[in-house]
Amino acid sequence: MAELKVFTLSQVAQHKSKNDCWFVINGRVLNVTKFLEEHPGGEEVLIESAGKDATKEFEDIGHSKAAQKLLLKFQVGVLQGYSFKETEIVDSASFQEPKRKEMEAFVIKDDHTPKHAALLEFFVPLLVAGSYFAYRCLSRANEILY
Ligand code: HEM
Repeated sequence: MAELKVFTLSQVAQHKSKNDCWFVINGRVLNVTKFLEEHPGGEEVLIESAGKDATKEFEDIGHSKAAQKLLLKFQVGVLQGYSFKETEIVDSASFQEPKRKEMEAFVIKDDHTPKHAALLEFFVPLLVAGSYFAYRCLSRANEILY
C-alpha cells in the first residue's frame, strides 16, 4: 500500500482559493476544489475553511457517516505527524462514541419499582411515627388524669 504524501499546515495554507481549495480534517489533507459546487452545505463554508484545519468545523456540523466516508475521496495526503493507510476509513465511532458515553453517564435508568411499593415506602414510616406520637399523647393524658 503506497504511503500518502505528507504535508505541513503551511503547505496546505497555500491552497486557499476557490480554484484551489484544500483543508485538513482529522489529519487528512483534502483537495475539495471539485467538490465546492456539490457540497450540500454550500461552497462558502468550505472556502472559509480553505488552507486551514477544518476538523472542528466539520465535527460541529455533525456530518453524517456518508459525509465522513465521502471526504476520503478528496484526500491527497496526510498532515505531518499523522499516518493513515490509503483505504482506512474515517471511524465514525470516534466522532460519536465519546459523546454517547458521556450522555449515558447522565441517563437515569428506568425505575422498575412498582408504584404501590413506592407508596408503602412513603407511608409506613409515617404510620410508625404517627402511632408512636399517639401512644405518647395517650400515656401523658393517662398520667394527668389518674
Ligand atoms: C470534504 C469535506 C466535507 C464533506 C465530504 C462534506 C459533506 C457534506 C454532506 C454530505 C452534507 C449533507 C449533510 C450530511 O450528510 O451530513 C454536508 C452538509 C453541510 N456541511 Fe459539509 N462536508 C465537508 C466539509 C465541511 C466543512 C469543513 C464545513 C464547515 C466549515 C461543512 C459545513 C456543512 C454545513 C453547514 C452543512 C449543512 C448542514 C445542514 O444543512 O444542516 N462541511 N456536508
